[in-house]
Amino acid sequence: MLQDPSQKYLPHPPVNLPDRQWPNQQLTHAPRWLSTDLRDGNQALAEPMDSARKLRFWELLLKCGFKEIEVAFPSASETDFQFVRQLIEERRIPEDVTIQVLTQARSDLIERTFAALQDAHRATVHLYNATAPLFRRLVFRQSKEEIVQLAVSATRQIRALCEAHPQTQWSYEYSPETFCFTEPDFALQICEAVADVWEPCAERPMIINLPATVEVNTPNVYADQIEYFCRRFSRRNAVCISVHPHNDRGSGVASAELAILAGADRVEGCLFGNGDRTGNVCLVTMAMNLYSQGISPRLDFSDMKQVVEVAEQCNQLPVHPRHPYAGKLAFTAFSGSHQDAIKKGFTARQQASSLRWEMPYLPVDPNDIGCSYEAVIRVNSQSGKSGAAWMLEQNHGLMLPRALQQDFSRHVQARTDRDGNEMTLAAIWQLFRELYGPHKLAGRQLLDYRSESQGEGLLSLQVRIQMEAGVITLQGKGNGLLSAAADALQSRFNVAFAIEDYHEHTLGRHSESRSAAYIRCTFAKGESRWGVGIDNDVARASLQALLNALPSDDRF
Ligand SMILES: CC(=O)SCCNC(=O)CCNC(=O)[C@H](O)C(C)(C)COP(=O)(O)OP(=O)(O)OC[C@H]1O[C@@H](n2cnc3c(N)ncnc32)[C@H](O)[C@@H]1OP(=O)(O)O
Ligand SMILES: CC(C)C(=O)C(=O)O
Repeated sequence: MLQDPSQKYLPHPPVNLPDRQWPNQQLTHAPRWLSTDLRDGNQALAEPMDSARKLRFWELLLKCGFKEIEVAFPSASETDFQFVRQLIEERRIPEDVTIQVLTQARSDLIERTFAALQDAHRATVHLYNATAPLFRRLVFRQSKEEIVQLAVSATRQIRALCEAHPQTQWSYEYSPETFCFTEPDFALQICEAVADVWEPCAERPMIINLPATVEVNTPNVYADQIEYFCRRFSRRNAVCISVHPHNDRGSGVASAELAILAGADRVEGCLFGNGDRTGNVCLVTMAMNLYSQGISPRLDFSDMKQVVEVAEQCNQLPVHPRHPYAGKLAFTAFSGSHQDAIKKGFTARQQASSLRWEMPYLPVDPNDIGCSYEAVIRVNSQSGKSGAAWMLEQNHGLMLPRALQQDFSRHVQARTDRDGNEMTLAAIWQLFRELYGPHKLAGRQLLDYRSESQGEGLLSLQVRIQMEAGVITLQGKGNGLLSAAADALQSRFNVAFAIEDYHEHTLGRHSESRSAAYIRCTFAKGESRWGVGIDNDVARASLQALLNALPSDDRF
């Protein structure tokens, strides 16, 4: 890279709009959407879609609720041409959906475009030509007047062809390609000239699309350009203003959002931001951004996994794991403080009466887009006590007392530090069972017990335990079940310990549900150990938890 890039690169000039209004506006409703996955997205693929892939994508777009879909550049290839024919001849276009196709301002290509659209019920013909100084000079080698003339005569031809085919409801879109680095007054001039030919009205709808063909500035400059255009365009009320941001600087979504604030009515883009170079604006992100603010996007992404799967298959490109709302890691927290906050958020949500989503770190409810909570928390060496505790709660119904969470977390941390990788649910559960012993891993298995009241608050207890060496029977007395069991164990093994902590809860909500009991014992020299028991009977769960809290060494 250059020490001084100023010799090589010049900033693109901003627009002079000191009384800009857009910063005071708010997003209140969804714009009109146009998916250009099958055109702009498609033209950027190493292997453009064949008709089977195009058809699959088309079905997906319909399912997501798109009402305007740019389906092809029919004069570009036989595949594109035939795809448009297939949609029309096989009557695959729903009544309320408009297909759109793109053409250059070249007479033969326009003819071919209309041949593709023969007998369409409704269609938008989209014409583009580049208008920026660099393109006028380098690509077209034409003056401003010639560039205007190119657009005007193509529009004239398109209008004539539309009028010659009145069986189709036509709409016309004009794009001064490279709008974002065209002189604002020249963009106005050419659009005025084109609109003068088309004469937009209710019967002859028109869309003026103002593309950021290559994103060359900050989104506020694009917003200024859009507002500047909207305020000065003489037929503003007769046309729909559309935007078509690309993502070269990584701010395609911001550009589109600010452009709406600045007066745009419609957004063209692709799912997951596919498109030339760094892509078109991502319509999934834009729609979900609105949704997360309580605004219906009028698009349906309730089955996000399927949307990802179809887009990946058709584009033959992966969706990034951190893609907003859709990536595999979009709702995943590995870090301890995030996990702690999310866990508290979910606990509060269970107790809340309101529907309102108030969840630390998660802008939307993964459930709304068909995702489970499974991936929300994953555990590695960056995780804290809440991570493993959440996974045990979600998957095994165990609600560990705080001190046990802390105790277990130390062991998990040691394991993840040692191995340096993520701990799966299975590995966490295995470690938990090894340490605290619920279920079959217990070294001492309670077989049965019998308790009897001795009067004056005293209880006698007999327990039978399966030890590794065989079955033993113990007797003890105490003012409760656990103290009687502690008495039985202490007198048999001659080891002193105290029960410091006891918690229990039911697993599940049914009458036949099981109980989980958690017990912490302290031994000489401050040694402290937890045991966990799970059983249909809460007393058995507690006795087993006590047995599991005892160390497996020669003291026992
Ligand atoms: C920003 C965008 O996404 S615009 C859409 C771009 N999409 C595509 O290009 C995909 C489909 N394109 C194609 O299949 C081909 O480019 C075709 C069929 C349209 C044209 O192919 P070709 O006739 O070989 O021309 P080519 O692709 O080289 O286009 C460049 C020529 O078109 C001219 N041209 C470029 N854009 C336009 C336009 N909008 N209107 C009129 N002429 C144009 C160029 O000045 C150049 O002319 P020259 O050869 O006289 O110098
Ligand atoms: C044809 C136009 C709208 C385009 O794709 C672009 O400018 O990116």
